[in-house]
Amino acid sequence: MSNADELLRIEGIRKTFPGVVALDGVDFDLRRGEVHVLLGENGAGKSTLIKMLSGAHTPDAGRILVGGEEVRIHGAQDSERLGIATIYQEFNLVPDLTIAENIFLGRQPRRFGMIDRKTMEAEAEVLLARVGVNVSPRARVRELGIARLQMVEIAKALSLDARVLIMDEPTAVLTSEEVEKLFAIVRKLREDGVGIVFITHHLEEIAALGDRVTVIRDGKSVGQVPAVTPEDELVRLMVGRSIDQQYPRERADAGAALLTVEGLTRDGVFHDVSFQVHAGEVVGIAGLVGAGRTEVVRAVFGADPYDKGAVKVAGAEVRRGDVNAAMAAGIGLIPEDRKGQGLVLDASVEENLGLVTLRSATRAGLVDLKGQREAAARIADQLGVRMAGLWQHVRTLSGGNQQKVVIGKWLLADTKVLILDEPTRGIDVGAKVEIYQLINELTAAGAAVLMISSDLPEVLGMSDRVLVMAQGRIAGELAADEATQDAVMALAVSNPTHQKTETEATRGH
Ligand SMILES: Nc1ncnc2c1ncn2[C@@H]1O[C@H](COP(=O)(O)OP(=O)(O)OP(=O)(O)O)[C@@H](O)[C@H]1O
Repeated sequence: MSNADELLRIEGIRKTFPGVVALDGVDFDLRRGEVHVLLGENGAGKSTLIKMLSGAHTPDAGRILVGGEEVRIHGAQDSERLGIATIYQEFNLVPDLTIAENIFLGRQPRRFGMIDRKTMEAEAEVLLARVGVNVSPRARVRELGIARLQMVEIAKALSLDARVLIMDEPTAVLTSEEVEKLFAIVRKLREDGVGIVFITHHLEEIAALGDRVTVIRDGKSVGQVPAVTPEDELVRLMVGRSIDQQYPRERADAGAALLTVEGLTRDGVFHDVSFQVHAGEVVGIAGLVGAGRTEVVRAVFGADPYDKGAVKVAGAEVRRGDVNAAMAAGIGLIPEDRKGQGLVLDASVEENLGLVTLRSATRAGLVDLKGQREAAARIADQLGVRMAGLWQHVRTLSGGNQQKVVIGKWLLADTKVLILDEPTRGIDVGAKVEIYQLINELTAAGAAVLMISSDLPEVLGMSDRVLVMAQGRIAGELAADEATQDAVMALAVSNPTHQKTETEATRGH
């Protein structure tokens, strides 16, 4: 490599927040035409590091060099001027503006003092074609799905002629097909000489896309290795120990049916959904995005209404559309959208962990604060929540640690039927195993667990039985030993309106 290939260099960067050393001497460098993966546990400091480059934070110590020159990045404009574009998980787009307006926000081409829409839209169209998005530049951003929003962000970065593109967990919210599309575009950008910083918790993406990996642990860079490094070695670098078993499901004895869902129908959304989950059992629900999985479990939890059917816990019918009734019956839901539905961001870790238990405790007329604190401390420790203390506001936790708090909250609550919707999205590999172990403990204690996940290996690895949904219906059910990726996918793309014949046909193969 010649020096001319070096786009970016970071030396000994340090950053502290009250009570937390987020970065404690990180070194990193990025070359032209490479995908450099940043790998680390939840709270290791990945987001903080990239915020030094986007100008959202300034370092306390250390140096940043761009093209060999030391620079100071004090805000988004500095970053933009240096050719650095960052795509966060929460996109930075204005929903009510068009795609073209978003791409050229604040720097629209002008003609005779007026915004030149024609030129702007024509240029946007070229950029959209480069990222493979076939949609009008006049479409409003509000109308786009997540994958397309991401592509608009990339198009915007291209329009700024970014030489450094930073992507913070871009695949966390994408379907596998969308991931492939994203990879194709990232590879094309790499060929064009762009340097890409890529954060992911999906280890299999590293070899598929990456060139080099920098591993960060506790705010320090602990190693730089080629992307072809075996996964177990990456894990060892990242968590400081090896993980023998990625899916440590220990089957419990299945008891009586705890959750019974009968003919649940919400017109136009899901139809005639029936299944049971027994005490001690983990039932997975697989399916493509849009198959109606989240809608069904929200209805079971009382968060959404339904038109027909019944939900029963231990044989007793639960009032429909009533979350309090569902919770009183012992149903808990860890939602997919955890920030929106699962957390009070300006409350402490302890308060958030106590939210569910507090409710039952105060109903009895008494709050056991000491017990609550001890329980909170125990679960936070078990899940490895990285925080300055139980008093820390959840808003300032890393993304993955916020997830752990929501999950911990429900694990602390005394739920008979726990529903998890995408439980490990954004969670590092070490913490995933801890969550699986807690699921084992729950089922050993007689709880019933219903788990939605788009991560097929996770569904297959942790479920005793797998239900597959397609087009709002249950397309089929597979026992753990017959549930393979192929069998699940065949059902997921089937047309369950003709359920019997289709299911039998696909199973026969
Ligand atoms: N504004 C802030 N105030 C206090 N602490 C903060 C703030 N921002 C980040 N931190 C702390 O800095 C540490 C590093 O967080 P960071 O978000 O960089 O982790 P991460 O590696 O991106 O994790 P994840 O994989 O969970 O996204 C965490 O302990 C976090 O709580």
